[in-house]
Amino acid sequence: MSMLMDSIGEAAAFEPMPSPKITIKDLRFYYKGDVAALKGIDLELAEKRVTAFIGPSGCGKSTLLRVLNRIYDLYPGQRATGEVILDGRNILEPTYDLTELRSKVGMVFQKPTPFPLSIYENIAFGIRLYERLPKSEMDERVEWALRKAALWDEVKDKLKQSGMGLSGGQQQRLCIARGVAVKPEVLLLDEPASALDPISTAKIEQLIDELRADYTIVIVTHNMQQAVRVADYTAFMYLGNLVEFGPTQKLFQNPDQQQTRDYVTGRFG
Ligand SMILES: Nc1ncnc2c1ncn2[C@@H]1O[C@H](COP(=O)(O)OP(=O)(O)OP(=O)(O)O)[C@@H](O)[C@H]1O
Repeated sequence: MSMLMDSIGEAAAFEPMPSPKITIKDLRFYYKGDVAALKGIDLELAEKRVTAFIGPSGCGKSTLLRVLNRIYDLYPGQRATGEVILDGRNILEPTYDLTELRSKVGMVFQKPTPFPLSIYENIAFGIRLYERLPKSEMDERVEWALRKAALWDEVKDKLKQSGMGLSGGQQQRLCIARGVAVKPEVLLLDEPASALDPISTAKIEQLIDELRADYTIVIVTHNMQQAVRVADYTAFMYLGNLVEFGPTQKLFQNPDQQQTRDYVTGRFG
């Protein structure tokens, strides 16, 4: 474990926490009624760093991620209280423009979800929701996004073919390309590699490593080794609470809480 951490965790362990891109204050979330799935979360997500959410099944990792782009708004009855401040503004305010939010905060889901469209259109479709680009600029943007997602070389000769015809790993990179194509500032990844083979997983992790220079990335993962490999900071959650947050290396090697220690050493969960 320690060798794995040399490259990633080390920098974060010694740097002062960079300024937060997102500040979460006393966040509570309810799927229905008064049962809270998140019970008062306070957390800062550092700008242009990777933060991982870890914890046993049902602890609220995906719920917390889904609040960050208000995707829960699509489901009547679900509600959040508290504050999620992105660049100085609380995104939970009903007046916050959702189109603007979704252009700033992109999301990639656990299962690859390409549209039943060509590879090119999978990317262009999302861009058109926010921008009108002339054809030549659209072509450039599509290529740029596919290159960012390390997929260009594999698909450049078949852009008109269906995105559904790609392998699972390629589909997931296509979804990441779709996510970055609109140039968001924050990228939310919900277990992006859990449905993938080890080689595709390694490609996704390498991609995250490259994207960290330009984006604030938040990743939910079940895989603790993955958190160690990709995340500068890690948040450990349990039963809707944030138990501990810190530089990944510290959280895994020298956590403050016994509960964290038990989890990261595999004693429960
Ligand atoms: N659609 C829903 N309706 C009602 N309760 C839900 C819904 N989705 C999740 N929950 C509940 O909210 C809590 C947190 O779930 P969440 O999916 O965020 O956990 P998680 O940590 O992401 O779990 P996993 O690792 O299994 O994906 C759980 O108690 C879960 O049962």
